[in-house]
Amino acid sequence: MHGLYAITPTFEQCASDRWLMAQTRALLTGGVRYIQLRDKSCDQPRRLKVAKALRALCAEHEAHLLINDDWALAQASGAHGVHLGQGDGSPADARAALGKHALIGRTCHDSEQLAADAVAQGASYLAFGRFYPSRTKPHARPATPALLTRAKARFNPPLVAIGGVNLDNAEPLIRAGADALALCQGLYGSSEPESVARAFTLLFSVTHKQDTP
Ligand SMILES: Cc1ncc(COP(=O)(O)OP(=O)(O)O)c(N)n1
Ligand SMILES: Cc1ncsc1CCOP(=O)(O)O
Repeated sequence: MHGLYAITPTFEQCASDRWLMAQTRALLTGGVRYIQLRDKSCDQPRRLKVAKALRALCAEHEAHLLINDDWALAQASGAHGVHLGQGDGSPADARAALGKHALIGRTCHDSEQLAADAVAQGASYLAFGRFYPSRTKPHARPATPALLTRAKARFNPPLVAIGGVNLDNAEPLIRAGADALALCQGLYGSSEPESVARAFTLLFSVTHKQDTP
């Protein structure tokens, strides 16, 4: 897993489902590799409908759909995986339900211990952050790029950095060891989503090239 990872705004923050699909299509065209449906509503029929539509859109772009919190919705919609916070059940249970190829992400906040637990439970990637103040999740625990560097040396699964990331502050996270960057506001909040996604793709490749001896 590597590259750009887009997190949808919640349904109440979306202008409409049509807007969500158009914005997601533009992001995928610009090179986003992973989409996470992050909605906190209890509107199960709408959640399933949107998840299936996003799944179809991802298939057109050979991208992956993950569902936040809810592996049952991932299963029902045919998504590629699930992202689990610390209160969302165990990665091992999600793995048993979704199978060995599923992408199962785990929130590790600022903690190597949580990351070690996630690895032991079979997580596919480790998510750290927030790295910068986030309007999407203002009370998320802060983490520093040095944690990414330590985690890179210690753990095998890819590392995802999240929280307040934008084009101006992303480079230190890539240099510190982030394999993927997860953004909500920086991508879905843009009026030029395709161009922003392309600029991130370029940033990844330039930064990796500069770091290769
Ligand atoms: C890629 C990624 N990393 C972290 C989170 C945060 O997940 P969680 O701790 O479950 O918090 P909520 O997103 O549910 O508010 C994430 N969603 N995605
Ligand atoms: C879900 C989540 N978890 C930690 S920060 C965050 C929000 C990410 O959104 P943004 O990129 O808008 O800060």
